Amino acid sequence: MKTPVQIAVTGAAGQITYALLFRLAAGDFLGPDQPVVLRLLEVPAAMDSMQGVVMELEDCAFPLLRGVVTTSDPRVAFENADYAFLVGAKPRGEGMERKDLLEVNAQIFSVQGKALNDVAHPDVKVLVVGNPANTNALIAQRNAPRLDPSNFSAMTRLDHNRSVSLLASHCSVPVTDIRRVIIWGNHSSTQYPDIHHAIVGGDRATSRVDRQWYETLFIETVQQRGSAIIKIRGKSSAASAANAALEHMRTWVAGTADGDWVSMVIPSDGSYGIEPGLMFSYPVTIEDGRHRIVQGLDIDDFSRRMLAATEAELKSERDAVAALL
Ligand SMILES: NC(=O)C1=CN([C@@H]2O[C@H](COP(=O)(O)OP(=O)(O)OC[C@H]3O[C@@H](n4cnc5c(N)ncnc54)[C@H](O)[C@@H]3O)[C@@H](O)[C@H]2O)C=CC1
Ligand SMILES: O=C([O-])CC(=O)C(=O)O
Repeated sequence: MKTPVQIAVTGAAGQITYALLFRLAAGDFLGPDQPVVLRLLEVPAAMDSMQGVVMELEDCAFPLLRGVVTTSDPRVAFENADYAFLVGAKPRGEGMERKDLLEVNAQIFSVQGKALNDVAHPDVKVLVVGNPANTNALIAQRNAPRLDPSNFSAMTRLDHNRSVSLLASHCSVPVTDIRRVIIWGNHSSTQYPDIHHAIVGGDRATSRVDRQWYETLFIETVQQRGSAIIKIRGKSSAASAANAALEHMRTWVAGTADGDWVSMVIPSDGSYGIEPGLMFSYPVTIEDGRHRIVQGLDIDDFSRRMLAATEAELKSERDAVAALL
């Protein structure tokens, strides 16, 4: 049996983690021969509720679950962590944009960035889920100078999966026939879901869909999907977010499939003219745990405008939290 890996998860009494923790403990992340220790972080007021989740984890008798640490101290939660799922943050309600959460959530990520810096494993892979995810990830990364910036990421995998699903259903093909969709930029309503390079079966996606449908319905549906779920469910997406978080981390470890890529928010290196250092969603391939931005894609005028809009929003979010960087 392998040595257990240490997986830190924040917001452990929340709705996303309720859908995530049981899958992590069951081996859905790292496979059936990798034992795990879960290191759960909550605010003091939610410790009881988190304890209830721990009781349920115990009651599953998961063979791979070798321990559960519960704490309200980030330095305990992140000690020697190999992976960190930063989920704990306030979700938005109806009528809010994700960036409206910046003021209430930003502080969490500066505290947690410092703690990761001080106590996590030097190769820790960090995924920020809490919104506004890109800018929270930027805050965490800037507060952890000991760690390689490329260890920090934020989640657009849910938007990616939404795009795959919507394109597949529009083209009446299984989701497995869809490859190479892209989410560019911010996990917000300015994100740019791009199908110019996508493949449906063996065809270019652009030859299978009507341009009007793509430019209006497709893009807006993906951009607004989070809001649509809040409106109809009364709460933000949880199980689909947990699934995307698990897939994001799993792909980061296992690598991308041959000929395909995934969307991931990572520090910009200037690719596609985006300001270096911004946490920006790019198409990436992954090998040996390292992500690489897909290079050489043609960007037409329409795409250029969409990239510029989402980059401008990220710059303004960054400027709003300058004091924490
Ligand atoms: N990036 C993405 O695609 C998505 C992001 N989200 C975001 O994920 C976040 C969590 O969503 P839910 O689970 O639905 O919220 P929730 O309110 O059900 O759970 C959040 C939990 O985080 C805890 N928490 C707050 N501050 C904390 C801190 N400093 N340390 C540890 N725990 C802390 C709360 O006590 C609560 O139990 C929200 O910001 C939401 O907007 C949600 C869906 C998708
Ligand atoms: O929309 C929200 O606030 C939750 C979220 O990030 C999503 O579902 O994509």
